Amino acid sequence: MEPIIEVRNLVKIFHSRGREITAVNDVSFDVFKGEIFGMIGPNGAGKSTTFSVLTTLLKPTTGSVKVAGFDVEKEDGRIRPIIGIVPQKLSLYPLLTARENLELMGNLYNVPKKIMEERIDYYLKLVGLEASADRFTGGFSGGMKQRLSVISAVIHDPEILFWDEPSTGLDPQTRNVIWKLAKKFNGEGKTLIFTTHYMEEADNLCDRVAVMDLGKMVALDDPERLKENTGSTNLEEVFVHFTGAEVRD
Ligand SMILES: Nc1ncnc2c1ncn2[C@@H]1O[C@H](COP(=O)(O)OP(=O)(O)OP(=O)(O)O)[C@@H](O)[C@H]1O
Repeated sequence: MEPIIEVRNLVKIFHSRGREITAVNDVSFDVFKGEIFGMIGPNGAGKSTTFSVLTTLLKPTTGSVKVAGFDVEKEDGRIRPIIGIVPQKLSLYPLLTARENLELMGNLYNVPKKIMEERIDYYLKLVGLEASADRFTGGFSGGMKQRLSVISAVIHDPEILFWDEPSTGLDPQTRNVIWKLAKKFNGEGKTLIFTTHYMEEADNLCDRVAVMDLGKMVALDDPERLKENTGSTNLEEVFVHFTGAEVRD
């Protein structure tokens, strides 16, 4: 299998109010082309920080990360056009309509106008937002915002989609739509990487799941093997096996 992401000895240290926080502590892994790769772990485990480095938003303190063969530090400009990001805190413009938000993203990525308009119509329909296309997104529900955010992240047809907590705070119907979208994009050949606090989501969607805890990657395998190797019946038990029962700050 061909790696599309190669992470080697990644360390990310933050300096905050005179304190050093090692958010990611010597993590190495590959993500293979075409897989759905999930990251789970308690609050503060380092998942979002790892994501931010992989998506070129933060620089590694030490270690190396390559995305599609490009170095995140030296070749970030080559990486950005081929990735799509759905951030944890959705970044839609409330005073723009759904269509205008999508056009803004399409223009940022230089998607040709005709292709962009076709994609916008197709995707708005796909996620059931065609009737709301010309409404300001400030009045959208959480589910509508999440659906719009994911289609705005794929408007430039990226090879890799990063999705930070796709279904946090969403109702079961919207979660179901999100899962179908993830499978659809993956079926079209996109590599998907997401973080989640829903073990069922990781189990249902992922080819492989990485467990992070206290900045370390403490396990990485397919969900079935993770369960087998830990004598667990579900990923919730796998999670507790690797990360314990203690509440994290
Ligand atoms: N910009 C920052 N400055 C200082 N510390 C930070 C910063 N970003 C993250 N951290 C710290 O780094 C550690 C890892 O945080 P991170 O957000 O990566 O964890 P996470 O696994 O994504 O958690 P969650 O599930 O709560 O989103 C935490 O201790 C967090 O407080």
